[in-house]
Amino acid sequence: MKKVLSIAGSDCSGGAGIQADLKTFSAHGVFGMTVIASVVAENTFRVIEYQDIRPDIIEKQIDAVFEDIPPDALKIGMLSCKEGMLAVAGKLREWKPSNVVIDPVMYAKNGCALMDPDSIDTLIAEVVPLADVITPNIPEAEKMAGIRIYTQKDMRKAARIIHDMGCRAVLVKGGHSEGDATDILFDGSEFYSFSSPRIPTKNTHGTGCTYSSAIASNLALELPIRQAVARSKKYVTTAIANALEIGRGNGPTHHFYDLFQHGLSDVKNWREDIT
Ligand SMILES: Nc1ncnc2c1ncn2[C@@H]1O[C@H](COP(=O)(O)OP(=O)(O)OP(=O)(O)O)[C@@H](O)[C@H]1O
Ligand SMILES: Cc1ncc(COP(=O)(O)O)c(N)n1
Repeated sequence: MKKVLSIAGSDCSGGAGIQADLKTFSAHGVFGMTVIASVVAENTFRVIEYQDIRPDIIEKQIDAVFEDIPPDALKIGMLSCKEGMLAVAGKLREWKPSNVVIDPVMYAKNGCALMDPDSIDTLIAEVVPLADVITPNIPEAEKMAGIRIYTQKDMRKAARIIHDMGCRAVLVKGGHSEGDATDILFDGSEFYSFSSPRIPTKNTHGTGCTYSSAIASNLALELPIRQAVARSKKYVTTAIANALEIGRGNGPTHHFYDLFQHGLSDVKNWREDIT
């Protein structure tokens, strides 16, 4: 069985963070492991507070996983501060994992900050170069690239700027735009776009976590990056189409164990374009 690790924050309400990651791993039939970097008191409509795990405890969790069950892929989610970023980056340089997916989480869906804005330089210098795929949403891509994004042309421009920071591929997600939900992948030479019709729902808590965990699972299952993103886009679209009306805010995506048998054919007008 393939093994996949999530290094991220815990969402006690179960829709995002480590909890969404484990549900996604199970749905993909891979063995999920976790390194908790922060404990977040949050729900579908607000973040109350978070406490970061001490950097040496983050490092020891990473050692515990790697010395015993080396993962076939890993994803990094919420790292709120410089100290946590440096701890993770140092350990990854030591253990040299393959198939690293980084979701540079900066805000929760409800707008609450999950990353100290002063850490962005550390994110760019220390964490981004470790990524085989980095998956910023539009506001995150704007912050990292230092440009405003209004069009798909701007998404491509941001992808190029972020690629120059030293990662292998960049996936700028279009969940925060209007019209179709179109994501742009740049692998350093070609752009690929992955698009689905926008689903009219407020229940999108955990979409980014679900997507990056699906990509890590599919890389662990030995798909090349482009195919891993294509299969993961179908997974996240179906998980949004079936999102749960739970809680007072943005309800969570839904993970089916039999999604691949029964769910994916429900995604109408699926498109993948090479541009
Ligand atoms: N309403 C929607 N309908 C269809 N697809 C969507 C919708 N909202 C987001 N997506 C898709 O979900 C995926 C996650 O994108 P999004 O931009 O929402 O990530 P995110 O903001 O990082 O998520 P999160 O806030 O959970 O971290 C992308 O493939 C995006 O295109
Ligand atoms: C621990 C943790 N990690 C990531 C997110 C982002 O997900 P979303 O923007 O969907 O709330 C979150 N809310 N909580």
